Order: sequence, then C-alpha cells, then structure tokens
Amino acid sequence: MKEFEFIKLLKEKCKGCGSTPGIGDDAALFDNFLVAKDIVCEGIHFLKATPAEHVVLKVFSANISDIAAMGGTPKYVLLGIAVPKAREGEKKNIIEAIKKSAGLYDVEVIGGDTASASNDLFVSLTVIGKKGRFLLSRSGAGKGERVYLSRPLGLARISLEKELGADFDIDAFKHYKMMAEKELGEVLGNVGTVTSCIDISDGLGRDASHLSEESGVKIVIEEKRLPFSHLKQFDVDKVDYFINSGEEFALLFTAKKEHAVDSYLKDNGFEVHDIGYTQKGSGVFLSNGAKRISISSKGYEHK
Ligand SMILES: Nc1ncnc2c1ncn2[C@@H]1O[C@H](COP(=O)(O)OP(=O)(O)O)[C@@H](O)[C@H]1O
Ligand SMILES: Cc1ncc(C[n+]2csc(CCOP(=O)(O)OP(=O)(O)O)c2C)c(N)n1
Ligand SMILES: [Mg+2]
Repeated sequence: MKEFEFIKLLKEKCKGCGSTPGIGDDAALFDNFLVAKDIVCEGIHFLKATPAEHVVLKVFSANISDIAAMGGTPKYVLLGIAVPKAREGEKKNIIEAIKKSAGLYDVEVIGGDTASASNDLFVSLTVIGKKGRFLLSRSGAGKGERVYLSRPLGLARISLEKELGADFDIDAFKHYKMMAEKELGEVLGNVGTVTSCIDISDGLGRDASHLSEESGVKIVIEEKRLPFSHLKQFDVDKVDYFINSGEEFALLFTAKKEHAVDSYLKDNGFEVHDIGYTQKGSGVFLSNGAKRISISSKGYEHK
C-alpha cells in the first residue's frame, strides 16, 4: 500500500474523530491555529553521509511550507529527533542548526521529543501557525481561473541527483536549502482573492493533481508559459525536470484572472508566474499547442 492509498484509508477510518477540518490539506485548523507535521527519514529524504545541519533545515522548510500553503504565519514548533550513535559527533551541530533554522523562519521551539536510534537519523517537526485573514485550502479552485506558481522548478531535483552521484555543476546540498515561501504565504492569506493553494513537495504534476482532485477541476499547464532560463546550463529534459522535481517548497495557487493577483503581488515585491488555467473536468495536463499530456502522476510517492 503506497502513501496516498494509506492516507485515503486512514482518513476514512478516522472520520468522525471530532477534529475539523482534519486529514486532507496542508495543515489542520483549530481555533485560528494551523497545525502541520512532516518527518524526514535517512535513505528516503537524505543520505547517511548528508551532514545533519542540512537535514534540519529541510525539515523546517517542509513544515513552514505547509503553513505558508494555508496562508498562515508559522509561530511555534515541536521537534522530534532520533539520533544514531554514528552521528554522536554531530549533536552540537544539530543544536546549532535547529537554532539557526528557527531564527531564519522566526519560529520558537517550544518542545519535542528526543530518542536514540539504532541506525538511521529521523527528524520531525510539528508546526503551529496563526491563520491568516483567509484560510487557503486545496479545495477552493473554481473553473475558468488562472494557475500561478511562485518560482521556477527543477533545481531541487538536479541538486539531489548531484548528491546521488550525477555530474551537474550545482551545489549537491542545494535541495536542502530550498526555502519555504513564508512571506508570500502570509500575503496570499490576506489578499482575499486567492481561491486555492498547495506547496510543491512531491512535484508539480502530483501536487497540482491534489489541488485538482480536492477542488473538482481540471488543471491545464501551458508549456509555453513555464520559465526555463534557470535550467539553461543543464543538459536535461527541461520540461520533465520542471514538472517532476519535489521538495521545491514553491507555492501553486489559483485566482480569477480579473483579480490580477499577479500584478498585485508584483507591486508588493513578489514576481509569480501565470502558468495555466483551470476548467471543467478532472486531471492535470501539460499543453503544447494542440498536444495535451496527462502529468497527474509526475512526482514523488512514498512506497
Ligand atoms: N500518518 C498520518 N496520519 C494522519 N494524517 C496523515 C498522515 N500522513 C499524512 N496525513 C495527512 O494527509 C494529508 C496529505 O499529506 P501529505 O501529502 O504528506 O501533505 P503535505 O505535503 O502537506 O505534507 C495531510 O492532511 C496530512 O496531515
Ligand atoms: C536520498 C533521497 N532520495 C530521494 C529524495 C527525493 N524525495 C524524497 S521524499 C520526496 C517528496 C517529498 O517528501 P514527502 O515526505 O512526501 O513530503 P510531504 O509531501 O509530506 O511534504 C522527494 C522528492 C531525497 N530527497 N533524498
Ligand atoms: Mg507530509
């Protein structure tokens, strides 16, 4: 049973547990507080050889990103960590990295849990944030809206492949340094015209498909609108790397064209990209002239 089937079954079984709204969005909402949790595991999100300080920043970014995707402001985190013997010498660096990451995102570490681990390092956060004026969800997109992306995608995958041994001229640890869109998320949660939002953790295709499914609309990404200049120096299939790069922590969101959210954001210092539109139907498609291909499953899913 893979990740999304597991979550679907769990959601069915846990229906009626009393929390509103519960499983299904980037964070849950309780009394104007947003709560989210993400874990990173050795061998899955990072390697045995990866310095722990990079791992710590990644787990912060993944969690802060979920609050940004709901239009909120992250405030507090609880940190869970299990450190294996082999990383004993890294413990002081880990503490420094926690302090630095919390400072970068202006959140306070208010608790957590610490354990030893037999072999692998695990780090997890629970993040608590304040709701913005408007709650952004995966389910609010309507048909006939524009689809916006906060920044170009692809470099996280290229740098991950470099860490895994590929010969790219890029920092092998860049994918640990992809920062969450904290400030943009706060702005999006206050404009009032953003209809839905999700962060890019698995990849554009798969994350757009979560938004498409939850909102009940088809999403069409227009290839000619995708910004590719950041991938110029890399000898890769630019479209594939753009739509199939996870752990980017960019935001994908929708709004009606007449609300000109992109111009408003530009006036406020955020240059976002208008990459496509929604329409009646289902699925996520990449269009290039008359050609349309399904990209709903382009991205990462845990086994
Ligand atoms: N083990 C779990 N127990 C309860 N809820 C879960 C679990 N794993 C995932 N979820 C919930 O399922 C939804 C989708 O999870 P995920 O795809 O990991 O979202 P995200 O990319 O925001 O972390 C979220 O609402 C998340 O809280
Ligand atoms: C060693 C290693 N292999 C593969 C990856 C790529 N990778 C691992 S998990 C993941 C997707 C995002 O992780 P997930 O736990 O699903 O985050 P969430 O969607 O819950 O925020 C990606 C792209 C990696 N970072 N490191
Ligand atoms: Mg998650």
